[in-house]
Amino acid sequence: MKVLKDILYKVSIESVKGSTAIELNHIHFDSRLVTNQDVFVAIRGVAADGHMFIDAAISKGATAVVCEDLPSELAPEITYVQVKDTREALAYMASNFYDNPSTNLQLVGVTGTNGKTTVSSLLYQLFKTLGFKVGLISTVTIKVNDKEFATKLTTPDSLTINSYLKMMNEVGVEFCFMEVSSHGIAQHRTLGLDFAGGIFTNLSQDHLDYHSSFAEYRDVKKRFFDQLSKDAFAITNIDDRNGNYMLQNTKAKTYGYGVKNLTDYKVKILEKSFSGLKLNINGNEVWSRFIGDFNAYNLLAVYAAADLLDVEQLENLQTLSQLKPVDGRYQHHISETGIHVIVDYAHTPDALKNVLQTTNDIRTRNEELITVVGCGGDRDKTKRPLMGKIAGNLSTKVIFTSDNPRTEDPDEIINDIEKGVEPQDIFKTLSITSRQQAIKTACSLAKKGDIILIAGKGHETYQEVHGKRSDFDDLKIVKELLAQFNK
Ligand SMILES: CC(=O)N[C@H]1[C@@H](OP(=O)(O)OP(=O)(O)OC[C@H]2O[C@@H](n3ccc(=O)[nH]c3=O)[C@H](O)[C@@H]2O)O[C@H](CO)[C@@H](O)[C@@H]1O[C@H](C)C(=O)N[C@@H](C)C(=O)N[C@H](CCC(=O)O)C(=O)O
Ligand SMILES: Nc1ncnc2c1ncn2[C@@H]1O[C@H](COP(=O)(O)OP(=O)(O)OP(=O)(O)O)[C@@H](O)[C@H]1O
Ligand SMILES: N[C@H](CCC[C@H](N)C(=O)O)C(=O)O
Ligand SMILES: [Mg+2]
Repeated sequence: MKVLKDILYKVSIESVKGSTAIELNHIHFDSRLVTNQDVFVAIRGVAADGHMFIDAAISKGATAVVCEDLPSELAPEITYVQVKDTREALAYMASNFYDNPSTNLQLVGVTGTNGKTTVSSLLYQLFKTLGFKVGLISTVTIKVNDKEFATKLTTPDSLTINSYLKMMNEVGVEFCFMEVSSHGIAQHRTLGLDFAGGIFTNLSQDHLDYHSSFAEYRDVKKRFFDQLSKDAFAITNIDDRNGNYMLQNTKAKTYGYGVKNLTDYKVKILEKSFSGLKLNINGNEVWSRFIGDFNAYNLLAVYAAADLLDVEQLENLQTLSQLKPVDGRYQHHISETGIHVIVDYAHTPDALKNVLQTTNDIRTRNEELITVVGCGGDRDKTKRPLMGKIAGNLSTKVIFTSDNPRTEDPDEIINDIEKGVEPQDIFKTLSITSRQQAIKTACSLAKKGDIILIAGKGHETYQEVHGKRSDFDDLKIVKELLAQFNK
């Protein structure tokens, strides 16, 4: 049991009705989860307003309510705490409730449009290989050292984050690497966490359905660095247009990494092929199994963070060369007859451009690059024609198909994508609504040496069509189909 007064530490309170010296079981921001002696935090969301559910929470047993607006009628036995911003309050309350678990380990946050999962997962792998107890909070999975948990969001809500950090404390985890999404920052999911460091990967267009403009999206990302303490480190990709901007107002110690510009951590790409990259990092040669120039940036960010977390240079480089690719991130498979398949999570214009350019860099002229791609529904619509244009420009054949249409009409999404295809590329493209059929067509078209790139869903094991999720795994399906075709 915790006392309400204690979990309100650091929360800026506007008014209190009732006693804060009461004991509480748990904190909830969803009335449906409330049970006896809980505190309910009313959050104004996109789809609903938590204030509408205050009565429901009380009838389920809440004895305290944290809200922005007091209800017109107050129940005499309930404590009401009025705050300016309930999401902000929730973040501090969550840390206090779980005894500030982020202060008992070294927490590193990774933000940027692309590369967060890759960089945080590789840091997890690197520190595990070095023998540490490690935590990971990512799009793909949450890990409390060796124990794995399913996750739905890239950056979970503040209560969930703190509950996992607490579990990490309990088993002696020393380092935790987590993805920090722009939604996460905007909704204060990571507020109040004690970050030992922050990493910026890159910034390009995404989520313009949620953020009102690119500048707002950029400034939300920057806020993560503004909030770091002076004891933390902040590492930025200085080749990115917004790399320096991100660190402009941070109190943290700042470092740069890059390929093109001279800075603290520097990488040169010496060789690239389907078997990996040969790199020179700060004067030392290192081989890695990763494919693609963008992975040189990811590996360098990992190296820099490990260096700043005091990993010795030789150990750092040796372990870097042992790291294995992350599920669904430029995952390469070669069929019995020599057809290359790449399953990749590229779901933004920039990511798609990168994977296509990378693939074109490696492929020889007479091999086809057959791209299968779609765009998610209920998400940024402006990225659709851009992805259509890029796919058309940089592939030899393209099959537009469905990603996760969610509640949207799959054919309308494909229509939006097609609109971006440039006239000279139209002859390369066709559209097949069923993703399974689209992959099948790619397999039937491919011959020895050709490359099938299946973009957008990476590690996902489901597809959401008309609001319903069913099993779907790009890699599993393409392998089965190639086997059926005896290819
Ligand atoms: C757009 C968005 O970010 N939505 C998140 C947001 O939901 P919301 O603001 O819409 O909440 P709401 O449904 O309007 O409800 C408002 C409040 O009323 C409460 N409620 C509602 C119903 C009820 O009966 N009782 C009740 O108390 C809800 O629990 C909530 O507290 O707050 C919820 C709780 O924290 C999140 O679960 C939810 O994530 C949804 C599921 C989501 O899909 N988010 C995606 C877009 C997201 O956050 N993605 C990012 C970025 C990924 C990337 O960078 O690629 C991520 O970090 O995963
Ligand atoms: N450093 C990078 N720069 C540009 N593109 C990248 C980079 N790293 C990965 N990508 C591309 O972006 C895709 C997504 O990578 P990753 O999952 O690591 O990013 P993310 O930031 O975690 O994405 P999300 O926002 O969906 O969680 C990859 O499959 C690859 O196509
Ligand atoms: N975190 C991203 C993932 C997109 C993945 C893509 N497969 C889709 O479903 O749109 C989002 O929720 O926008
Ligand atoms: Mg991710």
